[in-house]
Amino acid sequence: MFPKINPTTTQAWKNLEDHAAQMKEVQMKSLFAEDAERFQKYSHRFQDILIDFSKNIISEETLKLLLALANECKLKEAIAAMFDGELINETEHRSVLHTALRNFSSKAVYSEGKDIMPDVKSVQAQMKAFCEKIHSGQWKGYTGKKIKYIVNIGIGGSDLGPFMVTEALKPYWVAGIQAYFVSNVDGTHIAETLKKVTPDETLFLIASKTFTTQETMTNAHTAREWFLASAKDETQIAKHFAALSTNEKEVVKFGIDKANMFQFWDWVGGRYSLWSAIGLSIALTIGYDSFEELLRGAYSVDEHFRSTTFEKNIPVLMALISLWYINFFGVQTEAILPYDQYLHRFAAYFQQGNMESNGKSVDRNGEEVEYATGPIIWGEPGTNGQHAFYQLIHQGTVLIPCDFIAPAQTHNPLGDHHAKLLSNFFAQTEALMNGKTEEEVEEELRKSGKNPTEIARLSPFKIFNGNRPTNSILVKKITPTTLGQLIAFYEHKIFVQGVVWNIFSFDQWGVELGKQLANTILPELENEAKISSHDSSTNGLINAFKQMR
Ligand SMILES: O=P(O)(O)OC[C@H]1O[C@@H](O)[C@H](O)[C@@H](O)[C@@H]1O
Repeated sequence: MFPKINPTTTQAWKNLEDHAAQMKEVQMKSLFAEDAERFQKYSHRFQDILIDFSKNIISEETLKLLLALANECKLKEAIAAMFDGELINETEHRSVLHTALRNFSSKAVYSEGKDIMPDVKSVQAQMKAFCEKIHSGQWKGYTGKKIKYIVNIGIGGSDLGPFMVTEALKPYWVAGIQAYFVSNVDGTHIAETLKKVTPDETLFLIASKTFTTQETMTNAHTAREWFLASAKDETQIAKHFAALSTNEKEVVKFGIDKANMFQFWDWVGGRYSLWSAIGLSIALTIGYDSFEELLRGAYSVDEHFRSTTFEKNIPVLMALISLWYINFFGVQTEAILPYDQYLHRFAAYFQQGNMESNGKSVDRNGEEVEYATGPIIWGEPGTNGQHAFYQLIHQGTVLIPCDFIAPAQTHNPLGDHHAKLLSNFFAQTEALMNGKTEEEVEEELRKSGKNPTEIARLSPFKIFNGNRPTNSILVKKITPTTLGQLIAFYEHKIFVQGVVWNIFSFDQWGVELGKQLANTILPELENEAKISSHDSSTNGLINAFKQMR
């Protein structure tokens, strides 16, 4: 196991603190003015993806020190430990091997002494055969019709990844298939979905690693009742329900045929599970071959991550540059801004990926951390965000490093839409970096005919300080391959940060307390009795709810 190092005790951390004091005085635009090669030096190409880090408040010295920090924190050893199946998820005593799900080498991968690749390949073969049956129409519903609707019932990692990917890859959808995703325990979600589908043409995928998650089980039972209200025959459930899970016992208990169970394993974290059987909704929606391309894309990044020197290692650089702001500039939040409507769930997906992984305040030694860890992640597709929250990114009091992502080629070449979209993409990062000086503002106001009093009054509001960092990620086209690559970049970024912060990125104890309390409260809502067992606010709210309902 790699050592558990408090990053603040490293020499590199101390050097970075000193260096940050100097860099806080530096203007990015001066860095560009001083170095005509800056773009070439700080941008990296990975197949059809270009990542430009040059619009960051970093110098060669910054990168040197950040890389030294990674080395002092034993990142190399940590990467090897993950890929080698060591039990790096210590609090759950598990390996972290989502990379095995996209391992296209012929090499074995071991977890707790067992080569897991035969099981991985066998479930993939099962998924492929199932997709073929559904798509060819060989698989028939209870009235003899072919399956037209896929309804994935899952939440968190069993929803966000498949939903994000199927939306991102809409141009690849198999003709005749329509996918829906139900996650929320709010009955509205399933009710509205069931209005759009027919019982004899729908396949429900009950996606749950544990198969005990309240929301998913509640929705699954509702779907089952809805289905039986039409089919009126429990033996027909086998034609319309499949389970994606690690928990065979619970799947069988629910009444799903073992033959319709697609298995995955404890060493796949929920938020890293789209590559596993949880991806069945993806494979059914875009076809198994496209699903495999997605996996292959991620595999190519895994190889890059494992073998490329840190100086040129894209996820390592993404992680370290982000960490630079979080730990040395006091940054608390990052935005992910895809200029691609199909990627409209990308930020939401990595909200879970990042915040559930690195939203921790206890280190791997069980000590409270004395430095910042995971940032708040959020974002919306461009240009919608521009007309909503970019005001704060440009002129607010908080520094928000942003990732701008755009495809060079669109799937929908309509008139000049794409040129307009991309002109905004380029303009935003330029504006965030350069800002607008007082002189420029005054000159502009003069030209627009304002008098000196008006100029003096208005100019403070129109100044942009600039120097706001961005990464630009330009992708030739969003395809299964490039999407797989993008996702893997972000996954490994999260891993690198977790290593440097010396936290366990693959558990999620922080989601348990609320679930426990909800289980206590649920029976209290079953009758009209006045509740007094909580604090006065919780009691007051529950009692008011009972009166209002
Ligand atoms: O797949 P399951 O077991 O139903 O879990 C769904 C989600 O449940 C949440 O409680 C976890 O925080 C997530 O990580 C997980 O993805």
